[in-house]
Amino acid sequence: MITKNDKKIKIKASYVTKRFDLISTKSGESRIKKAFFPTNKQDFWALRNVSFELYDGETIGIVGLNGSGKSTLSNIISGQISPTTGQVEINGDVSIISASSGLNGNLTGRENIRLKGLMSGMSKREIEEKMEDIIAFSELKEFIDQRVKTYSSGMRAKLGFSVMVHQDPDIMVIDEGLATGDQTFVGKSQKKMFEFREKGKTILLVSHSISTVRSWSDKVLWLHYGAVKEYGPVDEVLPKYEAFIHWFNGLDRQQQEDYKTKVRQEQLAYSMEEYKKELRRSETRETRKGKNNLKKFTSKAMKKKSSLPTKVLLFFFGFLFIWLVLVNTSKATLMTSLKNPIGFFGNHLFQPKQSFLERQREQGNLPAEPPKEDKPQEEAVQEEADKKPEQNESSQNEEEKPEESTPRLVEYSIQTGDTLDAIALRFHTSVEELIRLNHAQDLSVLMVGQVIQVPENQASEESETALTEYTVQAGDTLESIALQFHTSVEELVRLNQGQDLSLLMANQVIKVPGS
Ligand SMILES: Nc1ncnc2c1ncn2[C@@H]1O[C@H](COP(=O)(O)OP(=O)(O)OP(=O)(O)O)[C@@H](O)[C@H]1O
Repeated sequence: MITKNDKKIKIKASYVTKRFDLISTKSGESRIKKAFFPTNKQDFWALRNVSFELYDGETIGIVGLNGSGKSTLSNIISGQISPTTGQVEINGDVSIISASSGLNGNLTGRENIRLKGLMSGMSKREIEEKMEDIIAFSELKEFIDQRVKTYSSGMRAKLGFSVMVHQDPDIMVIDEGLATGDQTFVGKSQKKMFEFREKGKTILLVSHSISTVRSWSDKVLWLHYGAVKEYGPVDEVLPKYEAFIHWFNGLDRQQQEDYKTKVRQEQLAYSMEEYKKELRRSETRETRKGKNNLKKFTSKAMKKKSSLPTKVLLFFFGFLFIWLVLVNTSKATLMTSLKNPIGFFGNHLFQPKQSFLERQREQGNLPAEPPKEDKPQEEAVQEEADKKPEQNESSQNEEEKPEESTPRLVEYSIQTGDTLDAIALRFHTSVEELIRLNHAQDLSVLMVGQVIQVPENQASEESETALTEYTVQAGDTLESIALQFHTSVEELVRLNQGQDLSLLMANQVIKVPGS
């Protein structure tokens, strides 16, 4: 909890900015064109480096000309929008009453009471218990079951204020919400607000009325085109603001417009560079934690929202990068991955993490992996000792076996329909042997065109294997033919690539191995 001289800080705004995009497009342009090619897109700084602290039980009046950022700040404090940079620390629940926001126009007054109550954490029972009091305070009577969009701004303010006072939040933000009610309601609301102040609630009051601000506020924050012009006790700041308003109102219309254009230009010229300079100047006043925060704010400030075309480009390059990484790690070629992109991504993105080799080891088709070289020797020895006795025996037997001679190898390019079993059969070897010979490759997914090593002697034998023709008999199945010719179904399919063997016809002539 932030405290200062035993008083609790309720709101601490530090170096807050709010940037909006001003997009001006030529009329008549299509929406797609506007999204991709917004002409004259400009940053607009509705708030520029705003800082202030507000303590328990204080009321702050926020004043400034139209467009100076008062509502933007109250919306940030009530959590309706987030700041672009800087931070707002809040200790307690916040409720906002605003003439322009916070109520749903399509719901009735009663439904809005329920909605706002639920949103502020009240239970349904609590809301129903308070319902009649809220309606009575609002003076809306027979209008309470009408849709809020049919209400006048004064009626909306009455409803919003009634809900808020019955929610009893710690911090109340009132954005022009009181000035719009009629005189009796304003009097009643003011009385209620004074009661809240007495109870130690913190109140932010956005108002154009100098007299309201004077009678209510302890402090005044004067915002001038997004920046803090003055902040301090009401007696110090309000006379200065009053003098400014007096001066401004004394200008003729053209002079007022010229003045507004000038300050607006200053606001438009504000930039992150300017913000960073201001933070650098503030650094000396900050604690170590504060200095770290300043660094965070500046780095966040550098992150600009990317436009739609930039997002599309980023997505494209990201996708391309992932593709190339997968091609590189899978040993497939770019061409093979392009030929069947869906299969390629399906196989590589959605395959279980376990590799084919691991699966084969787990199923007992391959011997257990030898202990890794980088493992400490004692650890490896201990692991070996922990294994089942049979396993030890078998590994002992394996050790005793003379080293297998490595056959001479030739390269084989994977064909459509090839499986590991079919290749093993074709080259008179085993799946395990193929895996061993190609240990650097992941054979879990075979890609057409992928080159693997096969035993040469077997390969040459294979190439010499004579094929004969066989006429399919009634009742023949692929399995029975494979059995008859000591081969496999896969091999038959491969040998008869031009034919569809899914449906065998009597008298169909197919190729089979052997003489
Ligand atoms: N969503 C938005 N996009 C672009 N600009 C915005 C947006 N919201 C507010 N602004 C601009 O930010 C500036 C500050 O607006 P804000 O409503 O906070 O001022 P204000 O001091 O409350 O004004 P008023 O006294 O008229 O209520 C204005 O120039 C406004 O046009």
